[in-house]
Amino acid sequence: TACSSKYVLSQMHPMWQGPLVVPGGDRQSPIDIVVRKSIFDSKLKPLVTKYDPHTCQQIWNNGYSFLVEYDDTTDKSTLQGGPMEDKFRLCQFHFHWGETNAWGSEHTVDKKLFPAELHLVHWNSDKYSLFEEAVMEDNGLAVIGVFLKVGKRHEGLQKLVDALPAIRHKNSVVAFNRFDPGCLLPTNTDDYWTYHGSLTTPPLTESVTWMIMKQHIEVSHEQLAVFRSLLFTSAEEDMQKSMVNNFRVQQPLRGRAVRSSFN
Ligand SMILES: Clc1ccc(Cc2nnn[n-]2)cc1
Ligand SMILES: [Zn+2]
Repeated sequence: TACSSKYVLSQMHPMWQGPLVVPGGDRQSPIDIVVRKSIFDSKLKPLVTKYDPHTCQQIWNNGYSFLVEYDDTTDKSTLQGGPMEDKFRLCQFHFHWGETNAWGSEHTVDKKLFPAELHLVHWNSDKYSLFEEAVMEDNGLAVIGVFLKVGKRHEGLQKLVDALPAIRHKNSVVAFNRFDPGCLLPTNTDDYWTYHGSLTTPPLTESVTWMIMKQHIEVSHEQLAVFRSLLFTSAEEDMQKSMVNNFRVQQPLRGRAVRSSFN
C-alpha cells in the first residue's frame, strides 16, 4: 500500500540520525517523556482500535525496519478515540530496536530506554483520501507507540518472527496474511501519553499525533535476536550490515505539552 512504498526511506546512513534540518522543526519526534511534567487531561478518551486481521497483506524489509502492511483502501482496520476527533486507518506497523537490550526505543520515559519500540501508523481517513496527502497535514497521522521489554516469549509475535528470515535483505518482501496487530497491544490501552510530533525518518513531516502506551509488552531475548538478524543491506551489496540501532536521536520539546490520559 502507499503508506510505505511511497516513503521508502532514503539511502541515508543506516544509523540515520540526520543533521537534516526540517522546515519549521518545532515539533519533531522522538522525545523524552518527563512524567512529572506531563499534564493529566480528563477529556482524553480510551483508544478504540478495530483491526481486521484479513487486511494484513505483506511484510517487507525497507532497509530501515521491517514493515507489516495493511490494505488501507477501506475503513476495515481503524483507530479512533484518544485525543482524536477523526477516524484513522491502519496502514502499517514496524519496530525500532538496538544492538543490545540496553537501548533501542525512540521515545524514553524519564530518560529510561527500552530495548525496542513498536509503531502502529494510521492516517486520517475522515479528512484525506490517501496516506500521501495525510502525511503532509498536521492532523494527518496517528501513531501508537508501545515499548518492548525482554521477558517471556510473546506468542502472537512469533508468527511475525518466523517470517523474518525470508526478508533478511533490504527490499525483500513476503506475503503475510491474517495477522491481528491488536495482539501486540498491551492489555491496558487506556493509559497513555499523547503529544504532537513528527515521523522519525524522512520525510520527518510534522503530521503525527503520538500516543505512547504506559504499559509495555514483553518479548523474549530470542525473538529480539531474530530482529537483529535482519540486514540493512540488499542481497547485491557485498558489505552486509546488521539491522540494529534503527532509532532517531531525541528531539527538543520546544515548549510542547505532553498530556496523560491517567493520573
Ligand atoms: Cl510512512 C512512514 C515513514 C517513516 C516512518 C518511521 C517512523 N516515523 N515515526 N515513527 N516511525 C514510518 C512510516
Ligand atoms: Zn517508527
